[in-house]
Formats: sequence, C-alpha cells, structure tokens
Amino acid sequence: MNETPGVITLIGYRGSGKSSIAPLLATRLGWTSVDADAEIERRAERSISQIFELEGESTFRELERQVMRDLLKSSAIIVAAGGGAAINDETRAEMKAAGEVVYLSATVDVLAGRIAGDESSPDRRPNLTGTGGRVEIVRMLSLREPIYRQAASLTVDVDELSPDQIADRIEMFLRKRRAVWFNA
Ligand SMILES: Nc1ncnc2c1ncn2[C@@H]1O[C@H](COP(=O)(O)OP(=O)(O)OP(=O)(O)O)[C@@H](O)[C@H]1O
Ligand SMILES: O=C(O)C1=C[C@@H](O)[C@@H](O)[C@H](O)C1
Ligand SMILES: [Mg+2]
Repeated sequence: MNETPGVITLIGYRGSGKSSIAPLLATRLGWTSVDADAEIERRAERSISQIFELEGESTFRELERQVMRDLLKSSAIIVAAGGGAAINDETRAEMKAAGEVVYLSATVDVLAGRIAGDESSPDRRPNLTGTGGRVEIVRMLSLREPIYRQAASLTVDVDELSPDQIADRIEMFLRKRRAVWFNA
C-alpha cells in the first residue's frame, strides 16, 4: 500500500453534495480541499454557464479534463469533482489510481430539490440537454449511475444524511482503509 497520502475524489450527480462535503472532510483529516468547478472558473475567468454559452460544452469538458489531470497529481487533498468529470474514461482511471473515489448517491427528487434551491445553479449548472429540469436528471442519472458506481470504492446514500453525517461515514471508511495515510 502506498504510504504517501493521495487524493480523495468525491463524485456524483449535480446537487449530491460534493462541494459541501469536501471542506468538511478536509478539516477532519487535516488535508486541503479543492472544488474542480471553481478551479475551472478561476482558470477560464468566467462562470461555467458562460463557458457553455460562449464556447460550448466540449470546451468546458476539455478544461475539466485538464483541471482534473492537474488536481489528481496532488497529495493529501479532497477533490470535489464536477458532476460529469467521472464520465471521462481517462479522468476516471486517474481518480482511481490517485486514491479513493467516493460516490455520493441521491434520488432524483432530492437532487432536483437541491438544484432548484441552490442560488449558484444559474451560474454553475447550465442545461445538459434540451429539456433541463427533472426530465434531464432522470435521463442523465440513468446513463451516469452505473459509471459512478463502477468508479467508486465507497458509495454513500446521502438522501437522509446531513453533511456532517456524510463526512463522518467517509472519514471512518478512510481511516480504516487507508490507515497508513493518517497514522504516520
Ligand atoms: N446532505 C445535505 N443535506 C441538505 N442539503 C445539502 C446536503 N448536501 C448538499 N446540500 C445542499 O444542496 C445544494 C447542492 O450542494 P453542492 O453544491 O454541494 O452539490 P454538488 O454535488 O457539488 O453539485 P455540482 O455537481 O453541481 O457541483 C447546496 O445548496 C447545498 O447546501
Ligand atoms: O453534471 C454535469 O455535467 C456538470 C455538473 C457541474 O458540477 C458542473 O461541472 C457543470 O455544470 C457540468
Ligand atoms: Mg460542486
């Protein structure tokens, strides 16, 4: 087992809580956290919705690929991935090689409610299909769910859990599975 602390990547659909949980987990472990979407926006100097609108989704996916490649080379960080990052085959392979991948799984109704209630959605969550809304979540989640599950070494069903409870579960899993990273 590699003793150098690696990367813990949080994956899952939009609204599952990756950005909310990453800093909580980082504080518990004494690591840092990085939000990949925020890093893309910082490098591009525009919001994700502006990138989609002005340059198209394919440019966004190239930026996402590069940001993930860079972040996954770091040590002792929690990466909150964007909702689509794990769909790229190379990114997924790099996540697994870098450390542990945690899938935050939620039902369509919970995701739809959280996305609708989050004021950052207009800037960060442009439509991925012609429909947007609940219909889009149902469709995209059915395509992505098997990929998220296949990538993950831990899946947490988050519907009924608070952010602190989710961070607790992930922390317990990591301290057991990667004791060598934390007991030095
Ligand atoms: N466990 C939870 N319980 C209640 N509300 C939550 C929980 N996790 C996240 N939220 C809320 O849901 C919204 C979306 O959370 P967050 O931005 O962390 O999702 P995300 O997975 O990072 O989404 P994206 O893939 O679009 O970046 C936020 O308003 C957040 O406060
Ligand atoms: O699910 C997706 O494809 C996305 C999720 C968000 O985190 C952002 O990365 C962007 O809005 C795309
Ligand atoms: Mg996020």
